[in-house]
Amino acid sequence: MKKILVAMSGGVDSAVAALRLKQQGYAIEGAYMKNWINEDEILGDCPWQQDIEDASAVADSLGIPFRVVNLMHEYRTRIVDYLLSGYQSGITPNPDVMCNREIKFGVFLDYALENGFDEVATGHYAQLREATDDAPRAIIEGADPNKDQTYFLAMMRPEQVARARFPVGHLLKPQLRELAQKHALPNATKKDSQGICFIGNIKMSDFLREYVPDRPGPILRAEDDKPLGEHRGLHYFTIGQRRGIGVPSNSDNDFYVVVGKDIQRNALLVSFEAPTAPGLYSSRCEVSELSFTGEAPADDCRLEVKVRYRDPRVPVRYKRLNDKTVEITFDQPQRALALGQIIALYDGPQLLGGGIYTKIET
Ligand SMILES: Nc1ncnc2c1ncn2[C@@H]1O[C@H](COP(=O)(O)OP(=O)(O)OP(=O)(O)O)[C@@H](O)[C@H]1O
Repeated sequence: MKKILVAMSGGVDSAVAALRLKQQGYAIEGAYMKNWINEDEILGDCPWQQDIEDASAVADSLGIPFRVVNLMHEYRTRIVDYLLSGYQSGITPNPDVMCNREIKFGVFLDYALENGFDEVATGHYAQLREATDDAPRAIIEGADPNKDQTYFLAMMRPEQVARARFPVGHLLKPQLRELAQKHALPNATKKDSQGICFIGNIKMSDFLREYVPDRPGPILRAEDDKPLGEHRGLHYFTIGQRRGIGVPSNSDNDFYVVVGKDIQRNALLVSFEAPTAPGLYSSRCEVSELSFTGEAPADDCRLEVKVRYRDPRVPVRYKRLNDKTVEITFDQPQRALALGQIIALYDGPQLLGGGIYTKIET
């Protein structure tokens, strides 16, 4: 019988993941991962204590052992440093994707294996297709199209996939809530969490305000460099952003949108939202730090991608340029791609892997 360590966040998804495994007769234990900021308490709000209590109460109600695993040091070096140095260099990092590879299925999985477990289970909305003679185990989109989280698993390695389990991926969220209620799980009606992976219910802008110094610079109109105002720091902005730029369009029908960042001039480039806005839409990009969940696709092929979480899959041509980099050509131009973000690769609903945008052409 397999021994499984369930990553329990205090949320309802991982609670039902534990419930399902228990019902299936596995030997399971629950664990909450504690990250660095939990101890800092810099941003005041401290939901983690409540989360630990909730996770622990769920474990009690299921009659399974529960522990708190302290990963503060690893989280700081593998996620927070990556996040802060990314923002400081003007790119848009993706801590949620990295957290899955480096922490949940990285150090936490290692911890589980060292402590006699065979697998780690999470409450991710993703499904697994078991290995056959011809193909390794594969990650398939979650059954609930509104909740599918495979995008966040795009950088997982095959050996991590082989030790992962997603017990709720075949459920729709309302079904999951019903199960939680039917079995009287103590957190059955708890609100879904939002915010940066692990850090809690904190908005990225508040987090950055605390850790990255402001660096004011000009806001320029992309077409002609006309100065329109001043920004507090490029790291507060993402390509495609319309809210919070602080420059009125003086027109009911036009909206300024961020179309680029000029790192050398520390300038935020904006333009009116339109398919022709310079830099807003791209038809080709280069992707590096590729990582595959199973076998790599052919060097030159057609496949599908998600350019960001919650976007639908779109068709592309995928072409390997060298050992490290592939070229992705979109059938239809895509809006607001950001350097540093993750592109996830798919063959239909099967997740193939992912990589980081290193060049975006418009
Ligand atoms: N602090 C944590 N400790 C243990 N496991 C965690 C923690 N944070 C996240 N996880 C695991 O990762 C999964 C996905 O995390 P995410 O932050 O996306 O939560 P979610 O989809 O809201 O799920 P949940 O309802 O379980 O919080 C969770 O279901 C849980 O298994």
